[in-house]
Amino acid sequence: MTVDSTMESFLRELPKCEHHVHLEGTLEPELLFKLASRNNVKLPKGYPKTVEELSYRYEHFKDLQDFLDLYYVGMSVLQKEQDFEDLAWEYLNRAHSEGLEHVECFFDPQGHTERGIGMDVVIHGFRNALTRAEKELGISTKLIMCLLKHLPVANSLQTMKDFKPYYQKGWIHGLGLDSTEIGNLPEKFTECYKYGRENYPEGSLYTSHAGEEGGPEYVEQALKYLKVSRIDHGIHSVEDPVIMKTLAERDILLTVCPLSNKRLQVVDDVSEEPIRELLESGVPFSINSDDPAYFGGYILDNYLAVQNAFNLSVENWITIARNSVRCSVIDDSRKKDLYTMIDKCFHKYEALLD
Ligand SMILES: Nc1ncnc2[nH]cnc12
Ligand SMILES: [Zn+2]
Repeated sequence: MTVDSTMESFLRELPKCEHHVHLEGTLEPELLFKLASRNNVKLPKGYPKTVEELSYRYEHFKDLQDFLDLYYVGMSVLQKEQDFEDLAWEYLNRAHSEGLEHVECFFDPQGHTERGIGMDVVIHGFRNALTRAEKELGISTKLIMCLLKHLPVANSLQTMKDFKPYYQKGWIHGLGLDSTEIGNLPEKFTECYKYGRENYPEGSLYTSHAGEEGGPEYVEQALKYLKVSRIDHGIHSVEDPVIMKTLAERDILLTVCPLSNKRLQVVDDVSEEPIRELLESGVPFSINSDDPAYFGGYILDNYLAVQNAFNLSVENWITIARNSVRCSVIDDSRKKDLYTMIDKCFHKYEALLD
């Protein structure tokens, strides 16, 4: 099945919220090599040497760890404030052309501070791009800091203390947890989330990657120990009816990333994503790009891949779009505006796509 051109226009125009995109994962091979040369960064022996070689490598990940190994090396080309700004601006511009209206984006502070980059360099660079996108593109934006699961908890706790001033200034709006899942159960980070609740501003978002490669027990632990109000990925929740019931009752959003799951061999095909199960059980979810430069598609490509696999109705898509707005960290007046935009899109396309 392929998506027909009217459906494609509808999906392009549908106002979108992205809740799961790592800014470091938007580093396209072209920009990576450009920054490496601009900053005189010598990439390690064995690292692909050309855009073509790197793009080829991106198409052949064995699993999450295979991707992460390349991802952490890739981000070493980010050195100056301008580099972080250029990276985020390229993503925002591109996603805006695909109907992005609101984004809650991740960054990995330890991936930069561990190699000696100052916190201000990272935050100011990203913030410049985000505030510019708000002004020039009309996108609303939030920044979420992720802790790396593979590093010691003490390192994460220190990072949380170091970044507290940026939360207090209202420059960072939430806490997430990413990197290697298997072997790093969420319980390990209980103390970090407790620190956040006691020290970060009220209203901050708490989320965690869980149930990507790991089973439903990872999701269960994230809910129990980290008390998150959102789960990143979470597709393995469908294996446990009790967890599915909890997610629906508590209105916990799953930020699903179809092309990422395919590239990392979590699923063989997008048709294996639990889209119908989620719709039928009332578990809210959004569709996201994760690391679009690495996984072969930005937000619209992910919407199209889902449509291609599931042939959803316009009503299904309106449900997805409205849930994405409802579960976003934005005030009621912005939500109202986005609902109005979604309604308009629905009325434009409902007869055309009957
Ligand atoms: N898909 C993913 N899973 C875990 N950590 C990540 N960091 C960047 N992308 C990630
Ligand atoms: Zn992710």
